[in-house]
Amino acid sequence: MGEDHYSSSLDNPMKQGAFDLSDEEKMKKIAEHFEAIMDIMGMDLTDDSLAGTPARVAKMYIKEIFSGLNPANEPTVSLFDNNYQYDGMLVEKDIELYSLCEHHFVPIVGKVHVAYFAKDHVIGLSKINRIVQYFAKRPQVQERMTMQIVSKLQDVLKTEDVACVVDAKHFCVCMRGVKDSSSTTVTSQFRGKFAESKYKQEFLQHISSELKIDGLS
Ligand SMILES: Nc1nc2c(ncn2[C@@H]2O[C@H](COP(=O)(O)OP(=O)(O)OP(=O)(O)O)[C@@H](O)[C@H]2O)c(=O)[nH]1
Ligand SMILES: [Zn+2]
Repeated sequence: MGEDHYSSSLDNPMKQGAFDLSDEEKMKKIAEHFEAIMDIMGMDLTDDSLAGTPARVAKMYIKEIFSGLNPANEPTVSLFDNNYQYDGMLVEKDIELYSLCEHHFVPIVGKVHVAYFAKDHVIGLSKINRIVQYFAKRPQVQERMTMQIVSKLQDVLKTEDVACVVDAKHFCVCMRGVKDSSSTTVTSQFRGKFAESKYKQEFLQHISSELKIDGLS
């Protein structure tokens, strides 16, 4: 595993030449198309409150909620020598998740819980959140995002011993369609040592108050 585990098959499907346009060119085109959508829906784009919406949406897509599609926005990760040879589990739990589902472009909101065993290096804590945010800021499916987070951490930390649980509400399930506002979706990966029951249990114990399920152990 290690480096080659973070393979391109985990990447979001992108077309050839996806990065040929600059952010500014992309925003200009998105604003034009979004204006057309609003116009088709009969909205009055001369209205003071609506006039800036196409440009606002375009900026939000490229610079904020879909900025993770651009590899240039991948966070730099600070690693530190594990001089103290810390060999316990590190759990970063309750990481806020805001993503969008790639089927409907409506929010996925939830929590991400990550754990790893350090080898030679430890990672700056905030970088775990930044890695989660980077992959969340794409049109996503939860399964792929979970795999991307785990594989990236394995790659960066040069260890197989990484686990991740994502517990999220999909607005395409709750605010439309089947309109089930109580269900949440849980995805998980237990790699390396985490496949062993005692480590999996320890991790799940740390997050059990956040996760209202017992079925993963
Ligand atoms: N596996 C998976 N499915 C997802 C995720 N996010 C949304 N979906 C599902 O993607 C599916 C898309 O199915 P379609 O039948 O093409 O879409 P739809 O007609 O809008 O379906 P309904 O949502 O049932 O109204 C839906 O069942 C969604 O619930 C995700 O992260 N993972
Ligand atoms: Zn959806």
